[in-house]
Amino acid sequence: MTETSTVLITGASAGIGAAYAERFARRGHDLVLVARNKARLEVLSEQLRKEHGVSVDVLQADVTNADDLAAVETRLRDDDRIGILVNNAGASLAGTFVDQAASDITQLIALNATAVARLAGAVAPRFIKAGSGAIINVSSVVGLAPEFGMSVYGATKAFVTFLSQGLSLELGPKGIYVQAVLPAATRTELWELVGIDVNTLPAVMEVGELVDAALAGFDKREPVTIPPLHDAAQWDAYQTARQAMIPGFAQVHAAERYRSAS
Ligand SMILES: NC(=O)C1=CN([C@@H]2O[C@H](COP(=O)(O)OP(=O)(O)OC[C@H]3O[C@@H](n4cnc5c(N)ncnc54)[C@H](OP(=O)(O)O)[C@@H]3O)[C@@H](O)[C@H]2O)C=CC1
Ligand SMILES: N[C@@H](C=O)C(=O)O
Repeated sequence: MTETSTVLITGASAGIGAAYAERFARRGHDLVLVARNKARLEVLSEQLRKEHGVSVDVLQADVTNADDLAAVETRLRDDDRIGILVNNAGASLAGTFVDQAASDITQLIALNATAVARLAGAVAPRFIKAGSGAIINVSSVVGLAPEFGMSVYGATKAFVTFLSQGLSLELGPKGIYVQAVLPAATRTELWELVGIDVNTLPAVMEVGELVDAALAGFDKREPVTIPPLHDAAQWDAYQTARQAMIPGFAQVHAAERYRSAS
């Protein structure tokens, strides 16, 4: 990864992905923009070329479609100019678990989890060979909070955060920076797509502020960036508590409280 590596962004036609595209263009990076809506990608790419003088390629793809996903993987494997992957494409799901159709659950996992792992997996070997590269995975605070009642969506985001932390440990020593970004409610079309009026939410961050904060975390090379979390010590304490359990997991016998009377 260099100061001017090309950045491939999934879900760049709207919301957080479009804001990443604008911010990276402003920093002078060439771009590859991926999403399903080609017309929107063309409008954005034309604007970014004009305003920032960068080169922008449009790659129309539905990352839940096997052939389209393979095409994005091929681009990530073969295009040596790409030094940063932003795994951002994602969606939410309306309703509670029992209301959600099996096909919608399958589709959400394909988009929010499978595509993220597949695209990271496609680019990682080339980054390892180069000894540099960055992967930004857009997760969510919902993945930390089953209490929010968004079980499948939250589970996909817990997957993304876990995957990012694991890849950071595995790939960090090989020169690759992996960042998980955990926004909370952010003003994008995602809410309308699941039938929620974003203006009814108690607190909503503007998308530009979210992405600027995420990039501040990127510049500091934070493994996990949580823009809405004001008290960073809370995340550190959470990690410390989790890590404190690890040495205790290797046991021959079950804990006292599980020993049956029989
Ligand atoms: N907004 C929020 O409150 C929060 C969002 N997030 C996460 O941020 C990420 C971006 O969401 P946000 O910007 O809010 O949502 P938007 O709905 O505004 O944008 C989603 C983007 O993903 C693309 N996309 C959706 N499905 C596919 C697909 N099958 N294949 C390729 N691209 C696809 C859309 O483009 P197109 O339709 O053209 O394909 C669009 O560019 C998501 O991962 C989301 O979970 C996390 C926390 C909070
Ligand atoms: N995308 C939002 C919920 O649907 C979030 O992650 O907060």
